[in-house]
Amino acid sequence: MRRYGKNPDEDDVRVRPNRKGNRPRTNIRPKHEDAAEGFVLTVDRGRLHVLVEDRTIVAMKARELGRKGAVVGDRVAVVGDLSGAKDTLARIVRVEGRSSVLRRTADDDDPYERVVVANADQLAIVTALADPEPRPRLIDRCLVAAYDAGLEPLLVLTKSDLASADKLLESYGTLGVRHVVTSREELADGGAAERVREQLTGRVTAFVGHSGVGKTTLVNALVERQRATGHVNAVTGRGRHTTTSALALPLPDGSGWVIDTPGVRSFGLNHIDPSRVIHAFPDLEPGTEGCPRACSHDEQDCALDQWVSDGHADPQRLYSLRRLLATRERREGD
Ligand SMILES: Nc1nc2c(ncn2[C@@H]2O[C@H](COP(=O)(O)OP(=O)(O)OP(=O)(O)O)[C@@H](O)[C@H]2O)c(=O)[nH]1
Ligand SMILES: [Zn+2]
Repeated sequence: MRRYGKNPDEDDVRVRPNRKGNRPRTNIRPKHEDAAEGFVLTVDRGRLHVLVEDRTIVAMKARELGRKGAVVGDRVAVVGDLSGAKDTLARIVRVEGRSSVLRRTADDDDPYERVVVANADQLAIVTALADPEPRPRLIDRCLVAAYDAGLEPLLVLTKSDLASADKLLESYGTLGVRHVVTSREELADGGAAERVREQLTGRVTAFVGHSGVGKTTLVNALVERQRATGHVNAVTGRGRHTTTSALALPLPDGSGWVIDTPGVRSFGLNHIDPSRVIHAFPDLEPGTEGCPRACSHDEQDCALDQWVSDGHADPQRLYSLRRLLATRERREGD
């Protein structure tokens, strides 16, 4: 399974808590050599809930971190009281390099870009096939955010007992996005959780979806076993309903992480860089070499039209890319 260790490019060494205290003491020890490694599970009113070995501890950011914050999914170094006992508070002294960052602006009028989840490698976009009606533009915007962040998208289409998935899947066919379709019946017999879990093994998957699509129902089914043993309740017991943070939940048998994010009404895309989105289209990317500087890829001189008419890529792919890039402009109802 994927390791969540630090970025191999970082030169700081892996450190372990020196509990026995039998290491020689010198004055030239690197700073915070005794720090333990932790994994941020959730953030609640400035307090970070961090998994250290098999304990959940509550920590705050050390002042020396400055403005740099830790978010759910971050690998961090923690010092202080690591017992996890009630009312103890540890300190986060370092945030390790991130392999990915999922950002959003709360909406397009929001000038602040927020990192929502660190180190995820997959984005599960949960959409109901009916009740509420699917919002293709919102799906497209989530796809753009995934491509921008370098996360592999996964479409999870719920409530197939209410409406067929055919039409929606048709419009995502050329994008080659993986998908899972679930129904009420399969939720009840465990089939839904099983098929979604197959797509999550060994990965850190952030789940997004707007209110009412059945995301909570699905996430509960996925992590059922942990909830039943109370392991996760220790983390979620506090402030789950007041927090606006994401929440990391382990899949059974350590087979990956589900990161549940609060319901999205919109997915602001102010921060998106088209060149990072195009990176997810390796068949089109080389064709942009002939583009004018800062090409929007939807203009007269865009070299992609020629690239496609020369037969280097499927015109449907260019159409899909342009459709996605166009969702960056906000419209009523986004
Ligand atoms: N018919 C049908 N209903 C479903 C299905 N999955 C979930 N629901 C229902 O849809 C409603 C919303 O489900 P939730 O899991 O609360 O949805 P959510 O996306 O978490 O929404 P918020 O809690 O508002 O963020 C509930 O009444 C569920 O019972 C499904 O596959 N089919
Ligand atoms: Zn172009």
